[in-house]
Amino acid sequence: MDYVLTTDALSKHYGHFKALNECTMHIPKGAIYGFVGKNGAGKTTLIRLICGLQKATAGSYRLYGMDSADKEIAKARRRMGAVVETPSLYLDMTAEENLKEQYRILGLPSFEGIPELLKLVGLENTGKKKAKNFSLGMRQRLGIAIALAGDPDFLVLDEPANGLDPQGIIEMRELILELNRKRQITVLISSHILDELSRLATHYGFIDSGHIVKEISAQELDAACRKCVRIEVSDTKALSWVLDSMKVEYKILSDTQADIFDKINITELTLALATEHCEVRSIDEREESLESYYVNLIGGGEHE
Ligand SMILES: Nc1ncnc2c1ncn2[C@@H]1O[C@H](COP(=O)(O)OP(=O)(O)OP(=O)(O)O)[C@@H](O)[C@H]1O
Repeated sequence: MDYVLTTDALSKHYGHFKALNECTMHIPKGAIYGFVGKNGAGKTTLIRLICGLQKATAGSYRLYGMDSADKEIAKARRRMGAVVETPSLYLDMTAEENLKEQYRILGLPSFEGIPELLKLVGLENTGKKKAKNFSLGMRQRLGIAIALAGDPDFLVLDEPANGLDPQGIIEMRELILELNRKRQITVLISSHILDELSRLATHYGFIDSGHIVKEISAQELDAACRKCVRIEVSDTKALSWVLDSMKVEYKILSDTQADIFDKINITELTLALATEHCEVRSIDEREESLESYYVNLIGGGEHE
């Protein structure tokens, strides 16, 4: 697989405290990578390291195949745009002026791309309004426009939906999907809003105490979170026999419990089991959400 970013045992220590502890992650090209973890798990620290805002204590990363120790790493970073924590905007300037300023900083030869960029993030009609009078959602979108100024193909967003109202969240989601699908931009999003993330992410990395606990694709996660019916019976051997004859997919969990993955007619199943002298004790519909997957993986405790 082609990766935009891989980290290898990347660590950041503050004295004895390990904010990032041998963090190893892999972001495939074209992915929307959901970076999930509790408050203080190390998400922003990792983002700051890869953006070159802080130096790692140990470990390394590769960005577009270039090693972090390479003198030319800044060149690879030009292919990356980021909004870390709150977007840094000039509050006394309009959206257009903010973008012009960024174009100047990047040394871009003309302002030609600015109207298209403003349209892309839905700020084309903000005219003379200054950024200080923007809503939080508008500020976030302007932050993204600024991050997109150098035409990067990797976008890093630290909690982009934080504090947004439902409409702002929808607009942010649509923008991220458009950037990913239409412009083939790989996106790394750190987020606490698991339900929102599950509408976007193609891959997930779960981080806890500075360490990646699990990386999984959305497809694998869907399979792990499959909807099923959990059935408790007096004898799963008889259940197996009946389900086989009904050509139904299932998994035996114990002598008395099984998960059934296909849609089944409960009455038909109960009657068939009765003829095998097998008693049905309970039937439960289950669907593991991203949230319960996360809680099982990382444990409960304090998280938003
Ligand atoms: N300059 C610093 N000195 C000491 N500790 C720090 C410093 N910066 C961050 N930390 C600690 O490192 C840990 C990881 O912080 P980080 O901001 O990366 O977490 P996070 O996963 O982004 O959390 P959140 O979702 O709350 O932003 C936290 O416990 C934080 O207090």
